[in-house]
Amino acid sequence: MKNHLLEIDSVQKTFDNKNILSDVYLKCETKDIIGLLGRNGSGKSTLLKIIFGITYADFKFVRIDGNVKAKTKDLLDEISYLSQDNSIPNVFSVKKAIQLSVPKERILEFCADEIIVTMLEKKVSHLSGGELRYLEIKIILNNSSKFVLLDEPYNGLSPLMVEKVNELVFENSKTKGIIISDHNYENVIKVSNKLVLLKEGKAHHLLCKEELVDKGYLKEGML
Ligand SMILES: Nc1ncnc2c1ncn2[C@@H]1O[C@H](COP(=O)(O)OP(=O)(O)OP(=O)(O)O)[C@@H](O)[C@H]1O
Repeated sequence: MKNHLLEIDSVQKTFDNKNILSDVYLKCETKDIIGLLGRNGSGKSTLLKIIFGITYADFKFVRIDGNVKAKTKDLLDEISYLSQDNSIPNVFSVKKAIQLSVPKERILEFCADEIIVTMLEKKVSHLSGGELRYLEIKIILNNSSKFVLLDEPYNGLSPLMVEKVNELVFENSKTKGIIISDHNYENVIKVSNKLVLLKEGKAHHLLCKEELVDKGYLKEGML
């Protein structure tokens, strides 16, 4: 299987004359699980939305395998994005949501999952917050895109569900590059193989998790 490379370069973003991102560079290859960390308001969601193309940047370059992708529509087949909000319409049954999102030949395998099995007869509107998050994550990781951006995937998940999500992320990283942003830093550190800290508009590419303390994101003893 061919490996792919996503590069985001020179990202500049201001909101109301305030610099949110300045000259951010990020690189994600197939098999990367990049943990994107940063304090509240540091610009993590903004950066993910800019990469996906749903928030305009004042300036940016997005390249996939060396080819510049100037238009959002050029990225639709290449990058998937899990937003902080529910993305599956509430009117659907779980089965319908799966049928509409998962290729036919993969539905059986998709539904064999011990957590998915328990929700198959339900409506999306009747799922708990954690069940819905799991379904969304599994659907997004199952599509054919080369890169996946996960914004706060652990939100509302119990510890066992977090473990299941980490298994999904790990399994899918064999064929995709994944960027994961969440305040559950312990799990981000656990699942990722690279760490990037957003601080004062800059992306810091960390060599080890201890730099999270050195750079003031965590306090001594929190690791
Ligand atoms: N549409 C907008 N208009 C004005 N300011 C915005 C807008 N979206 C985000 N911001 C500001 O940009 C900054 C970065 O926001 P962003 O949501 O990217 O941060 P974050 O790191 O994801 O934060 P959190 O961890 O709290 O979710 C914040 O100061 C926020 O108030």
